[in-house]
Amino acid sequence: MTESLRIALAQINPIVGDIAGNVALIRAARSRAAAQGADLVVFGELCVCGYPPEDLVQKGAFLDACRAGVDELAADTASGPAILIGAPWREAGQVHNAALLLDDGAVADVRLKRHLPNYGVFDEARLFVPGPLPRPIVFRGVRLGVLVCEDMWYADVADALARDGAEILVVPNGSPFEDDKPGMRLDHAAARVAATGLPLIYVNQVGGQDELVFDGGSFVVGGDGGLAASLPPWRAEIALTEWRRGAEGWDCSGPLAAPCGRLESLYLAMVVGLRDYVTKNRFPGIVLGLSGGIDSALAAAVAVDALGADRVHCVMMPSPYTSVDSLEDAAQVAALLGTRLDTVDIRPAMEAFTGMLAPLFGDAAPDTTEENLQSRARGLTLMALSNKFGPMVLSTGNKSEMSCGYATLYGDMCGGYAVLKDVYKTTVFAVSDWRNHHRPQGVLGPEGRVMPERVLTKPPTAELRPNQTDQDSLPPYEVLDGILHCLIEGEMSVAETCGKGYDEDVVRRVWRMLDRAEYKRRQAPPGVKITARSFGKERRYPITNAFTPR
Ligand SMILES: Nc1ncnc2c1ncn2[C@@H]1O[C@H](COP(=O)(O)OP(=O)(O)OC[C@H]2O[C@@H]([n+]3cccc(C(=O)O)c3)[C@H](O)[C@@H]2O)[C@@H](O)[C@H]1O
Ligand SMILES: Nc1ncnc2c1ncn2[C@@H]1O[C@H](COP(=O)(O)OP(=O)(O)OP(=O)(O)O)[C@@H](O)[C@H]1O
Ligand SMILES: NC(=O)CC[C@H](N)C(=O)O
Repeated sequence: MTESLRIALAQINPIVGDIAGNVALIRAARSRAAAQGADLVVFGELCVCGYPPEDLVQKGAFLDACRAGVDELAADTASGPAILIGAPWREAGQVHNAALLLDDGAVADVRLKRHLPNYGVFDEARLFVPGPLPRPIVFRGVRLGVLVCEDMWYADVADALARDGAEILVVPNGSPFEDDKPGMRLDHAAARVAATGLPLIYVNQVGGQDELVFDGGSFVVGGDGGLAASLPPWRAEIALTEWRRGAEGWDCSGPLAAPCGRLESLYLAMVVGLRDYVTKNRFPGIVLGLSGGIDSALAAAVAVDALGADRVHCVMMPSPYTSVDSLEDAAQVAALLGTRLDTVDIRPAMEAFTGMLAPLFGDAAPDTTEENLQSRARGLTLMALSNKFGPMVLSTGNKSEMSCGYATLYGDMCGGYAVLKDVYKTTVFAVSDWRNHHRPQGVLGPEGRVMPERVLTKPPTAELRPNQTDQDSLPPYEVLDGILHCLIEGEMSVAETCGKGYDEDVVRRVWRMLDRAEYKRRQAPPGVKITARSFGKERRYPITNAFTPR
């Protein structure tokens, strides 16, 4: 009887569609685990093709390439450790999301995901066919109960595996980050362990993929419910765990990583999401408008932490309404971060456009049209720099603004990626203050302050007309964000939102702004998902929408 096992948890950062690159990453991780004496290396869900592959799995050529990658990896296992890995799998003309045991030079066993998530950001029911309740896989005499990600979020799969004699539960995951998600995963894992009495290995991928970011945070929960091993979040890592058969089942020992606080996780989600979007899409760097305000200051800090100061180009674009404070604050942010800062005056563009349009505008009074011309002149300038030198334009709008449509189409909304898109303004303040006092491990930016204190304390303003502040058009951000949270993440009615202590007229006004701005959000750049309900795939409201709440 097998009395001990060494199981490595491989938390790696695959690239969706880069099957050859992912096979190379998997091989490198397996070699490292082999050097530590591993018997088995566990990888994440659909790791061979990267998660989520979306409609790529509808292409036969893609499935063929995945199969070829699996066969190469299987051939490697003629000697050394076995691999448990996720890949799309064709069987009887149907496509499944599968976990494969590669051992002795072959695909030794296959288990099919049973619960296909089809809510929030997930579309798996459209892409895969569910498998039957699985039976354990026998590996070197040990019965492993394999569940694929969502299978762990329900009781039935783990219960069936336990009834069938499973000794250790193993879960490959593609579990995207959101605020509070690590705790939710641990709770589900603990519930499966409590119900079955079996220890559970949870392996998640790390890295950014379009709007999703994966925090890793892989772990082992022992049969007694205690945390037996954990990997650091937000970075690729391989850790070896040692397993011994005891009187009460299998005992595990392994490394325990320091936990990550909430604001640190929110900040690192932005850093990793932006870093991987820029590097996986092969941009040399980013360019952004630095206004002296908090949004562009935080976006610049995240970009420097993600890419390094030499890949971040800041541009101050003053208009006649730009204050001396803004000029000073932008200069100081760039100096603290060590980035290049150029100044491009947009007055000539404003004058050219007002002159060009004067015959058509006649004596029409100035309004937001002229404000938007400024924002568009800035967007046009940044896009020209992107076209000429190749950096991606970083969009700086936050979730409060995107909710209310407080941004200019083809103006400050232009860009390739919106790093604050799912971060409410009140959280922008909290995270900025946090970064001013902490430098997380592994980032490329400086120690100490990244923005002057005044950026955090002055009233937010778009500076598109004299003495303008955001609060002329919007409720105070504490109120606005509280209401938006009720309406978006909470999906509450007007009455329920008012029940949280908000004024009914303000709630109705925010509801209207939120509905009316849907057309803008459909044209907005993608941005990293941070909350439980991000814009995009996760919140599908009609643009043409005549529903009025009672
Ligand atoms: N349902 C619909 N489907 C498709 N298109 C629709 C539409 N409704 C309006 N439109 C179009 O959209 C246009 C209006 O949108 P847009 O041109 O963007 O302009 P608009 O939303 O009217 O104005 C922009 C607002 O954002 C504020 N802003 C701008 C820049 C930065 C900041 C900041 O603080 O960060 C704030 C600014 O003060 C102003 O209140 C209309 O003229 C129309 O062409
Ligand atoms: N004077 C400026 N120079 C450079 N970029 C600017 C300038 N004004 C606005 N922008 C760009 O347009 C975005 C929209 O900012 P705006 O100042 O209108 O309001 P905001 O949402 O409060 O942003 P911020 O807090 O960054 O000022 C800014 O984040 C910045 O990228
Ligand atoms: N890939 C999946 O099955 C993910 C779904 C799961 N509930 C999670 O986010 O962790």
